[in-house]
Amino acid sequence: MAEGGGERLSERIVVNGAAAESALEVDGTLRWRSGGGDQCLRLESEVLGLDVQGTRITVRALAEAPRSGSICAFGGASGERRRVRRDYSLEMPTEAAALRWSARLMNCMDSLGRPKKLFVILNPFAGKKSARTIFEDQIKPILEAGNINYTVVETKYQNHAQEMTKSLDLPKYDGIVCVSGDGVLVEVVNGLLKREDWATAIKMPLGIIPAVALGTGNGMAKSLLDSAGDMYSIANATFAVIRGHKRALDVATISQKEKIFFSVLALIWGLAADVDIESEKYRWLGSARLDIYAVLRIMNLRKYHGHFQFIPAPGYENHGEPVKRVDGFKSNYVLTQQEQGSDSKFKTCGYQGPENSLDGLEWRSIDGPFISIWVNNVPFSAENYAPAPKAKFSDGYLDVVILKDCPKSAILGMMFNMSDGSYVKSPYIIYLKVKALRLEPGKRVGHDTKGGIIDCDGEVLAIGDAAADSNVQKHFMAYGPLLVTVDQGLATIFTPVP
Ligand SMILES: Nc1ncnc2c1ncn2[C@@H]1O[C@H](COP(=O)(O)OP(=O)(O)OP(=O)(O)O)[C@@H](O)[C@H]1O
Repeated sequence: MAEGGGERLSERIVVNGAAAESALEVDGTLRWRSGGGDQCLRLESEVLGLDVQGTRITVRALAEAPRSGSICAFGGASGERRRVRRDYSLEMPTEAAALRWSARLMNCMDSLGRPKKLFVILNPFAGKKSARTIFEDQIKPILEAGNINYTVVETKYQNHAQEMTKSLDLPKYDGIVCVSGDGVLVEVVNGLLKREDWATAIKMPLGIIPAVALGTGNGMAKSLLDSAGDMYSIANATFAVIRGHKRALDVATISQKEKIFFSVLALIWGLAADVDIESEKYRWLGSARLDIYAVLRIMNLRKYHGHFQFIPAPGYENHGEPVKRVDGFKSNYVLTQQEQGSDSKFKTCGYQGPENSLDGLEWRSIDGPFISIWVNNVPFSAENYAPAPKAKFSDGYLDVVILKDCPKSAILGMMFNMSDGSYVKSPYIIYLKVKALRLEPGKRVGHDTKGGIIDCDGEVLAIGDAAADSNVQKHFMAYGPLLVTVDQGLATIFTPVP
């Protein structure tokens, strides 16, 4: 809470041209009564910054707009908080009064601990290549109204954000903000965790501002905004960064032999991955591409052989069958001396996965064929998709949604209940919270050569259909067993607050 000290101040002043009885509370809340009735501006949750010139104080705000009762496009729920950019001009009776009020407002602002200097990574190709325009027209004016000092750098190629983050002089900044889809945020997390000083680096607050208002990606921005009752908007996401509230965020480590990848959103295999990746060629359809391609895929439904093993969270111990041990996997993958010493390509530094051992914990298993397995760290995967409505940002568990046998008509029905996550009530859905999991993806049922796609945080991690994929060598992992563990609250992210 803001704290300006002293007594409540009151004056008869002129607010936006109208005479008003006004008061400035100790916490910086501004109240005034004029012809329009009683009004109020809360410094902590609505004010970006201020200017003082003589007897005039200009308060730059993102004021809360009345909550609409209507349903917004893409499931934007009624009653979500909207904000509008407005300036309030306070004409004080004397310069002494202006000094008293501005000192109070400044003290309150300083006590909020907001970030002062941000490193902004902008993906010019995000969404419909509109990130640059969105930054100039919508984000920059808010950052400047908030007196935020920032350095903005555009990504030039894939993994550029990861490279920049690996060598960034972190103490110079109070946060790293991605103006992008989810992909750049994931690169930043991977970059921080590959540094030698990863343990302190990963505590750097991260921000995500969607580069498109109605995009297909941006599950993290939607999850954060939704958790606070905020409407999914660029203004709200930008203000969440400026206000400087933070929350801890679980990080999942996906390991396969010597390879590790860090995820903060979701790992998917089967129907959802096929839809996400194969529909890329229909990007010109905008966000409708997912729904349209999903219908095509459901009508021509694929199933995959495979095995899924997991350590259940408390309360989920009754799912699946018990397994004695997990062969071929170290429960906590750490490179052995021999691997590190004998082959330089395995030489690595940085975070190697959670330290808490899984030894002795009971593994359970569910065997395929599967239609889809969806492992989630946060509730939303996109603005209008909530695959894991029970997911929490830092509970130390991953929410897994498994679909095995299911009539096509029931899957189509679930699509209508994706935006609020109520599809998980379907009797065909297995919903689990797990501490760790092992996925062994197999071939497509009825096809000896074709496998599926392992999609992690929107990118292809592995693909099991060599004939159809000329890039198969380029994928980071092989289409084979993966171990996924989770480190509770390892990362820190700027978040809106209710
Ligand atoms: N300048 C660039 N050129 C090519 N690829 C890039 C560039 N900048 C970032 N990328 C890559 O593009 C991928 C997608 O980035 P991002 O999520 O920001 O965009 P997006 O268009 O919103 O994607 P999606 O809708 O799939 O989430 C990331 O994995 C990133 O590595």
